[in-house]
Amino acid sequence: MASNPHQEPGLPEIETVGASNGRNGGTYGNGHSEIARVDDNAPYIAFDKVSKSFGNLTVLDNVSFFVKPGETLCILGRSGVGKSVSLQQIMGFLRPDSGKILVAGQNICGYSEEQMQQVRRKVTMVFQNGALFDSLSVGENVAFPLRERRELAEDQIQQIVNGLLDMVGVSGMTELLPSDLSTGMKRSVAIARALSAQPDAILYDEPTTMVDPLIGRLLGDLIQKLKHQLRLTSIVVTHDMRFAERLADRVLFLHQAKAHFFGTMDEMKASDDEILRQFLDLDALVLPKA
Ligand SMILES: Nc1ncnc2c1ncn2[C@@H]1O[C@H](COP(=O)(O)OP(=O)(O)OP(=O)(O)O)[C@@H](O)[C@H]1O
Repeated sequence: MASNPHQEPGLPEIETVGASNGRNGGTYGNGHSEIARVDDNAPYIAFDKVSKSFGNLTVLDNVSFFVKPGETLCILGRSGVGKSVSLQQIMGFLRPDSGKILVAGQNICGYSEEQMQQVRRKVTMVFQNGALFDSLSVGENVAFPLRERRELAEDQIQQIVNGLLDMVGVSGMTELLPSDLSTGMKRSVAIARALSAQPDAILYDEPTTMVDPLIGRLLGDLIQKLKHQLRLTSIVVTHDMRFAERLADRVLFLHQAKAHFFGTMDEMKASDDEILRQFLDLDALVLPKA
């Protein structure tokens, strides 16, 4: 086990004390007032000794980590180490075999599908392929979560959609279909759609995969902007160390089913742990510093 300065996420407190994202209503509408706003410093999402296997394959073994409100956690590790499985468990698409997953102070393990739908209003996920509805225009895709709520008039919806598309840098593309867009644009639209659900937290699965470095940089800028303007809590699964260096308040490095390292990027880079050094040195070889 590498040095793990933040191994203990203070779970007794976060089980009982609700956490909010500390936002002041975001750019529009209210936040999620049903979440107790007791301690803004408590983790918004936490894993407490989570284990997950598929048959004989142990993917996660007693993994603990947390992300605090408004912070960005980057999950790093080699292919197949359980990064996406971690995100899918937060969304309730997969269930842990043991341990606890806390979202806004609530242990969501054992939640019904109906309860998970409530969680998914607070925590949304941006998939690699964007998961946009192919037959709907860009504008209709972004409007979808707003229309589902049945609370807003059409002109309000259009105003929000235009504002969100502008925010993610694809304004003027409202009428296009997803098939008209590049991979980077699809991801930006997917982020706009995720935002229209007014989440507290967004989970990003490999946001820079299959996009060129410039688009990767723009997506990084966007995630930063959302963090600073909306105080969104984020978890970003990435292979891209430079991306993680720009974004991460904390890093989780998964290795052989364990939380091999959990701490700040500076602590990770200063570590003399052999496994971490191999990962960082290999990255430096693949992506030489400019
Ligand atoms: N639903 C599932 N059923 C069975 N095995 C699964 C399932 N989901 C994931 N796995 C396995 O769990 C392991 C971890 O998968 P995961 O997708 O989390 O890896 P990852 O770290 O995100 O990798 P990559 O960086 O390549 O995306 C893999 O061996 C994968 O085949």
